[in-house]
Amino acid sequence: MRRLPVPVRNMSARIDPRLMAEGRRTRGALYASIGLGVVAALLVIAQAVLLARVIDGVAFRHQSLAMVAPLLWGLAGLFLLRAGLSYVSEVIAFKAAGEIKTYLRQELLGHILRRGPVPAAGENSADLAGTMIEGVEALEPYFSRYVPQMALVVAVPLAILALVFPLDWISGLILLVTGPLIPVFMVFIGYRAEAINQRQWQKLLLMSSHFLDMLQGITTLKLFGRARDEIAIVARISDDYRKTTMAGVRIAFLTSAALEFFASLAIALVAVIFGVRLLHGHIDFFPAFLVLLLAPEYFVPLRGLSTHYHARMTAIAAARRIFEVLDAPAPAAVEGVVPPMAGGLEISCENLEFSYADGEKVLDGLSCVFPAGRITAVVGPSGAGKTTLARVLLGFIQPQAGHVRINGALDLAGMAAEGWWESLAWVPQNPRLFHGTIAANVRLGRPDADSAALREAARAARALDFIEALPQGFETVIGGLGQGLSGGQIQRIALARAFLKNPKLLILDEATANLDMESEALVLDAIMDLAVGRTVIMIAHRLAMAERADTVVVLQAGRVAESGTPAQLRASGGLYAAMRNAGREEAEEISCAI
Ligand SMILES: Nc1ncnc2c1ncn2[C@@H]1O[C@H](COP(=O)(O)OP(=O)(O)OP(=O)(O)O)[C@@H](O)[C@H]1O
Repeated sequence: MRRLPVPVRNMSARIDPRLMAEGRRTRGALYASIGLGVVAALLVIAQAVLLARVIDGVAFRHQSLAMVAPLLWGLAGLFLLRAGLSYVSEVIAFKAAGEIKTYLRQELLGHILRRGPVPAAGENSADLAGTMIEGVEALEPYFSRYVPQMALVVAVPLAILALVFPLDWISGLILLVTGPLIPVFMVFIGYRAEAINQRQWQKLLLMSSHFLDMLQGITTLKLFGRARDEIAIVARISDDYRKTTMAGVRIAFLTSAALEFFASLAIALVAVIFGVRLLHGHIDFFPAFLVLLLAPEYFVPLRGLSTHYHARMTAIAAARRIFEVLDAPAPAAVEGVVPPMAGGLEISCENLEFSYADGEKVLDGLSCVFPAGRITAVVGPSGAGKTTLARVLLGFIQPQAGHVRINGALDLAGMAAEGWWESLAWVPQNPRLFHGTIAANVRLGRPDADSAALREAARAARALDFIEALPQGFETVIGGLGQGLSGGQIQRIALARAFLKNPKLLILDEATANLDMESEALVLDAIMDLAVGRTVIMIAHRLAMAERADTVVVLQAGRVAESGTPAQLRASGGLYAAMRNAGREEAEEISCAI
C-alpha cells in the first residue's frame, strides 16, 4: 500500500505569498472585487448612522414621519446600493478565481507535458489528475472568499473604531481589546488545522490513486479472488479519510463556536455598560444606540474569517502539491535547432550513461549506430536497458553522459524536442488510442490528411479490411484505450497512424509483444512495408522480429554485448544465439505440453 508523505508543518508562510503572486495575474479584477466589497461593507456604517438618526428623531426628538422620510429613503437607497455592490463584487471575484484556476491548470498541464512521459518518483496519474482537478478547484474559495474577507477584516473594524472612539471612548476600548482576540485565536488553532488539512489532502490523493489502481486491475483482482479484500481496503481508506475530514470539521466548528462566544461576550459587555450609563443619564441615546448597532457589525468580518480561514487551509494543502508539481525540474526548452529534413537519418549513440532516481546505471557506456534507411533490432535480456535506450532516443529522458548524434553531427541534446518528434513515429507495446472515431485516431499525427491518404495508410497497416467491416467504418467511435478493438487491431491502427505521418525515423518498442501469431504476422508485414526508405529501430522481445532486421544490436546490462546481421550473430554463438536457443526450447516445451 502507498505511504503518505510526511506533512510539512507551517507551509502557509511560504504558500500564501506564492498564491497571492498567482492571484496578481488577475490583479485588476481581484482588486476591483475587494474594493467593491469594502465599499459595500462600509455602507453598513452609513446605514447604522441613518437608522440611529431616525429612531433618535422619532423617539426622543418628536419628529414626524415626513421629517424623517428623507432619512428613510436614504436608508432604502443604501440598502439597494449595498446589495448591488456585494453582488457585483462576488461576480468579479468568482470570475477572477476562475481565471486563476484556468491559468494554473494550463501551467500544470504544460509543465507535465514539458517534463515528458516519465513520471517523477512517487508520482502517478491519479495523483496528477487529482491535483489538476480537485486541487486547483480547492483554490477557488481562497481567491473568491478568503482574500476579499481579509480586506474586510482590516477595513471595516478600523472604520468602525474611527467612528466609535469620538462618540464613546469606553466602547471603543472594549471593541479594540476584544477584536484582535479573534485573529490571535485563529493563528493559535491554525497550526493544528493546517496539519489536519495537509493530511486530509494527502489521503484524498491516496484514495484516488488506489481507486485508479483498482479499476485498472479489476480483471486481475477478480481472477485472483482478491476483489473482496480490495473492497475492504477501499472501505478502510475511505473510513480513514472520513475520520480526517471529521477532525477538520470538528476544528472548524470549535473555531466558530469560540469566535461566536468572544464576539457575543464583547457585544454583551458594550450593551450592559451602555444600559447602566443610559440609566444614570451619563450618555445620550443617539451615540449609545449607534454604538450598539455598530458593535455586531464590528465582529461580522472577524466572524466570517473563521469560515474562510478553513477555505484557506484547504487551499494551502492543495496548493502545496500544485507547487510541488510545478517546481519539479523540467528539461530546458531548446529552440532553433531542427533535425535535417532532407535525406535519411543516421543515429549514433556515443558512450550513453543513464540512471533513474535510484542511482543504478541502466545505460552504462552504451555505443552503437542505427544506419539510415535500415532496420536495426535491439534485443537483450529483461532489464538490459532496451526501453530506457528507446526513451533516450525519443528525447523523453536525457542521458547523464554521452551523446546521441544525428547524421554524425547534430547532438540530440541541443535539438528542439517538438522538431525532433515531428520527424519520427513511435509505436509502443500498448499504443494509446483515444475516445473518438478511428479516423481521428489515425489522423493524430496529420490532422489535415484527406480520406484517400487515410485509407492508404490503413491499407498499408493491414487495418483497412477490419475497419471497413465495421458498420460505421472509419467513423466508428471507439472508447478510451481502444475499447471495442482487439490488441492486434489496436496495434495496426497505431501503425496506420505511423504510415500517415510518414516519418524519417520509426521507433517500435515491443510492438508485437502482446499479439497472437496471426496478428503478429500481419503487424510484422505492415512494419516491413513501413520500414522501406526509413531508419527503423525496433526493440524486440520476440526474436522473430529481430530475424527480419538488417542489423541486430544485443544489449546486456546497459552495454552493447554484440552486434551484426542476424545470420552473423546466430553463427557467432554469443548471447543472441543463446537467446534463440532458449526461445526455441521454451517453444518446444510449450508445444509438448499442448
Ligand atoms: N521509470 C523508471 N524508474 C526507475 N527505474 C526504472 C524505470 N524504468 C526502468 N527502470 C529500471 O531500469 C532497468 C532497465 O529497464 P528497461 O525497461 O530499460 O529494460 P528492458 O531491457 O526494456 O526490459 P524488458 O525487456 O523487461 O522490458 C530495470 O532494472 C528497471 O527496473
